[in-house]
Amino acid sequence: MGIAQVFMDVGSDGVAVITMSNPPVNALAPSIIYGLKEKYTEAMNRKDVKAIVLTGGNGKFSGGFDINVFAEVHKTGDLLALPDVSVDLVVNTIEDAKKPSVAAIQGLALGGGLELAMGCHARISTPDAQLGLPELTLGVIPGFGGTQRLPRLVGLSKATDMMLLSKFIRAKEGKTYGLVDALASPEELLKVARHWALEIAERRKPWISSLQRSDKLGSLSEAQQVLHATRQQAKRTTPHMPQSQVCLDAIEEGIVFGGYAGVIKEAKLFKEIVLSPTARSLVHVFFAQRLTSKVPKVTDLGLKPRHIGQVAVIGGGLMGSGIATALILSDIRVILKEVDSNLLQKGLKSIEVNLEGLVKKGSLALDKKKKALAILKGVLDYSDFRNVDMVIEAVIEKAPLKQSIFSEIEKVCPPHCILASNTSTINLNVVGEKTNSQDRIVGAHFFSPAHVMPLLEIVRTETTSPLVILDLMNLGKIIKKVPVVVGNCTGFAVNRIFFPYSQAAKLLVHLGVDLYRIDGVISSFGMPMGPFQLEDVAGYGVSLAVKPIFASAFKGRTFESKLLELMVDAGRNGKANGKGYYLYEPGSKPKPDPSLQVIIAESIKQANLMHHGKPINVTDQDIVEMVFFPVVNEACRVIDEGVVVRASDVDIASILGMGFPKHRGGLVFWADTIGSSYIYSRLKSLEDAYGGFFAPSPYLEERAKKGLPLSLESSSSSHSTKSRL
Ligand SMILES: C[C@H](O)CC(=O)SCCNC(=O)CCNC(=O)[C@H](O)C(C)(C)COP(=O)(O)OP(=O)(O)OC[C@H]1O[C@@H](n2cnc3c(N)ncnc32)[C@H](O)[C@@H]1OP(=O)(O)O
Repeated sequence: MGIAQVFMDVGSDGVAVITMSNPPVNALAPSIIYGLKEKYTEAMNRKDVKAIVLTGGNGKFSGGFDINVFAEVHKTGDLLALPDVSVDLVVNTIEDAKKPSVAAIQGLALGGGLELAMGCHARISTPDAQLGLPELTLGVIPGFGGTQRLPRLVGLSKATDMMLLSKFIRAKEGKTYGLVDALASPEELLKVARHWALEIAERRKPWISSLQRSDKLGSLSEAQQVLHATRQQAKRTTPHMPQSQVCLDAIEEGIVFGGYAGVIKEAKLFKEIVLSPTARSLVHVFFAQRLTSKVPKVTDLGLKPRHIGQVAVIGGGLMGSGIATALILSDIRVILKEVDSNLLQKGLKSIEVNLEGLVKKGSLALDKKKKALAILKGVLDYSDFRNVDMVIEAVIEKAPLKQSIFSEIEKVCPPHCILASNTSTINLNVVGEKTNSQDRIVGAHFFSPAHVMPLLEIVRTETTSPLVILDLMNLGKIIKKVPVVVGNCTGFAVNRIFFPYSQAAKLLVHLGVDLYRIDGVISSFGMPMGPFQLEDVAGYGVSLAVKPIFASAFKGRTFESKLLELMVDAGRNGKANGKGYYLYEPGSKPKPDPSLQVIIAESIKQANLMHHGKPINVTDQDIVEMVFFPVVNEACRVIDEGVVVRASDVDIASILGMGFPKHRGGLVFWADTIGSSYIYSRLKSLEDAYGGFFAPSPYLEERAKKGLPLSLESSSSSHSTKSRL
C-alpha cells in the first residue's frame, strides 16, 4: 500500500473537497479516519467553507475499512485498535454537521466506504461504480451505520438482500433504488457534486440525514415480516455464519427503536462478532487468497506477462469443454481439437450446453453467449496450431497418449507457445519426457466443472520458466480463476492432500460405521457433500484410475478395499447411471439405498478389519477426526516438501478445489485451531489401532513436539530434501 493521506482543497465557490488517498483501494486505515476527522474539523471552522464534497483519489472512493486492522485485532485481541467511526465520525462529524456533505463516488464504494457515503447528505456517482456492503463475507457486520442507513435509503428487502448476500450493485442500479442521487461522468463528477453540495447549503435541495428517514421502511409489522422471512432463509442457507443473524439483530433494533439506537446496537454487536471464530477464519481467507498471487521467483522478477490471444484445447470431453467454455467467456479465442468429427460435435455441443446453463441461471446474457460461440472453432488436425499462444491438453489420464500429443504439438506450435496439460495426477516430467521444450511445459489443472469451479492449480516443474508460470497466472485471472502455483508430484497439491479423504471414509465403513452417517457428519461439518456422494457425482472412473497411482506413490499409507469394484460389478456407476451409494432419480434428492448393505457386507468380509467382527463405536467428532486428520497429515507432507509456496495456499486450494468450509479458514488454518499436538496424538493412537494409514508425518510430529502451529514458516523444521518450487 502507498502512503495513507487525506487532502483538503477549498475552492473559490466555498466547497471543500476532502480526498481520501490510500492506494490501491483507499482502505480506511486508522490514519485515514483521523485525517478525515481533522479535515472535517478544519472545514467546519473555516468561514470560507460552505459545504463539503467527500471523495477518493485514484479513481476510487473507498474499498472499506482497513481489513489489516481486523487481522491485528485477531492477533492481539485488543479492540482498542478499532477507532470509533460510527458515532464520532459518521454521525457527529459528517451527518449532524452544520455544513452539508456530498459524496462524489467513482470506481467503488464498499463496506465502510459506502457507509461514509451514506452518512453524507447526498451521493453523486459515476454510473459504473460498484457499491456494496460485503462485510458478512469477512465474518463481521457493517459497523459504520450501514445496517441502519442502507434500509432507510433503499428499503428493507433490497438492503437485507445486499448485506446478507454481500451483493455489489452498479451505481446506475443504485440510482433506481435511491442509494445514489445523481449520476455523472468521471469528468463531470466533482463539478456536479460541488454544485449539489452548494444547493443543499443554500437550501435549494433537501438536506437529508439518512438515519432520520423512515419513509422506505414500511410499517413495523411489514418490516418484522421481512426480517422474519430473511432470518429463516439465512438459517437454512448459511447455518455456519452467525454474522447473518447478528446483522439482522442490528437492523431490527433500528426498525423498532429508531436509527440512532440501531447505530449504538450495531457498534456493540460489531465488537463482539469481530472476535468470532468465523471472522478470524474469513479474514484469514481474504489475505490468504491475495497471497496466492505472490510467488517467489515468478512474480518478484519484474517480468511482464505476455498477451494470450488464442488457446488450443485438446480433447472435448468434460474437462476440455469446460476449459474451452471458461476461455471463450473471457473473450479468449479457442480452437477445440478432437480426433474425429463425432467427438468434436459432442465437445462443441457440451460447450453450448454449458453456456445455455449460464443463460438459464441468468448469469450470462444471450448476446454474450453468441459472442462467445463466435470465437470458438472446432478442428480435427493441428494446422491451426501454428497461431496459438497456448495449448491446454485435456485428454484421458494415459501417460503414453499425453507423451505423443506433447511431442506432436512441440513440432507444430510456435516457439513461444505454452504447452500445458490438465492432468490431475500424472507427473509432468513424464508428460513432457519426449520433448525438448521442458521450459514451457506446465500443468493447468482445472477442477470440474471447469467453467464454474474457481481454482486453477498451476503446476511447475523444476524446468518450467518463470515467464510461463506468470503467463498462466495472468490467464487464470483473466478467466476469473484463482491461480495457485504448486510443485510437481503425484496428485500435485489438491488431489494429493485429499487422497486420504475418501480412503478414510471407506476405512470407517470397513470398521462398521454406517456410510450414510459418515456423509451426514461430513456435510454437517460444512463440506458441500459427503465423500460417498462426491464419489457418486465425480464418477467411479476417476477413482478407479487414480487408485493404483496413489497406491504406488504413497506406499504404506493408502487404504485399499474392493468396495468400488464390487459396486461396479453390481452395475452401480454412481450418479451417471442413477445408481451408486445413493439412488438418483430426476428431480429428487439422492436417496440412500438399503440394498447397498449386501455389497458393503461383502467388502467388509474381504477387508476383515473389524476386531472379532464387531463394528467400532464412534462419535461424530471421531468421524470428523478420522476423515480429516489424515488429510491434514498429507498437507503437512506437502508443506514440508515445498509442493506449496506457503501453508495458507493449502487453505485456499482446499476451499476452492474441494469445498472445504470457508468459515473454518481452510484446512491448515482449521487444523491450527485444533492444535498440532492433539492431531498428532490422535493419529498416533489411530495408527496403533489401525496401522500406517494414520501414521503421523515427521513434520506433524516435530510441530506437535515443539507445540508449534502447522502454518508457521520455519526453515529449521524442514525435513524435506528439496523444495519443489
Ligand atoms: C466497519 C466496516 O463496516 C467494516 C468494513 O468496511 S470491512 C471491509 C469491507 N470491504 C471489503 O470487504 C472489500 C474488500 N476488498 C475487495 O473485495 C477487493 O479487494 C476489491 C473489490 C476492493 C478490489 O479487488 P481487486 O481489484 O481484485 O484487488 P485485490 O487484489 O483484491 O486488492 C488489491 C489490494 O488491496 C488490498 N485491499 C483491498 N481491500 C482492502 C481493505 N478493505 N482493507 C485493506 N486492504 C484491502 C488487498 O489486500 C490487496 O492488497 P495486496 O496488493 O497487498 O495483495
